[in-house]
Amino acid sequence: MSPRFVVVGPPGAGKTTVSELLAKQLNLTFRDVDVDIVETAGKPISDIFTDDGEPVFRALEEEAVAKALAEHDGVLALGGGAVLSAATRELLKAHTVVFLNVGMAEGVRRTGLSSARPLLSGVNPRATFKALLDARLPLYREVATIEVLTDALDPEQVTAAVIKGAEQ
Ligand SMILES: Nc1ncnc2c1ncn2[C@@H]1O[C@H](COP(=O)(O)OP(=O)(O)O)[C@@H](O)[C@H]1O
Ligand SMILES: O=C(O)C1=C[C@@H](OP(=O)(O)O)[C@@H](O)[C@H](O)C1
Ligand SMILES: [Mg+2]
Repeated sequence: MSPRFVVVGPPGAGKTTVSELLAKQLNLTFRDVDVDIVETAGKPISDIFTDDGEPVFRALEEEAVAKALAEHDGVLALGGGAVLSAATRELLKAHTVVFLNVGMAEGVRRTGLSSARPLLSGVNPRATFKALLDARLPLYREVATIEVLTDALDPEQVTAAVIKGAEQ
């Protein structure tokens, strides 16, 4: 069993939203690794970061991604930092990977209202977001087979662009 699409990209790129739409449109099932991690840990992601620290979250994430890649056959959304793991990037080489990209201004705008992302809840979310993009863009591109820049598109348009990209 193997996911038809694995969706990566920075926070606010729309991975969760678009993966769900894509699954509906193609009559596939949808799964989000962040949800799996919350279930396994028995607490929200923000509490995992606060109580246990980022390294513990990343270890849980690496394990949850490997499990979901082996079990899921629909659309699989990863968390924005999943590609930081070299082991995860290696596993992703065997898959169709959609990179949803978003620029700093729009990414900060989309994530600004939520306190659910502990990495972006500091004093300067713009600087944090920029540093995160600089560090991760090469990693997203290393694993991606399809890239869509989402800044000027609504979720339905992004979904259509992914389907078109997959046909080529
Ligand atoms: N293409 C888009 N245009 C405008 N808002 C979007 C778009 N994609 C997602 N959003 C909004 O941005 C926020 C983050 O989306 P989400 O799917 O959780 O992103 P991710 O899983 O990549 O962090 C949500 O409020 C969502 O409704
Ligand atoms: O970018 C990151 O490191 C993270 C992104 C989040 O997922 P989304 O990208 O779906 O917001 C979530 O996994 C966690 O807060 C860490
Ligand atoms: Mg998400």
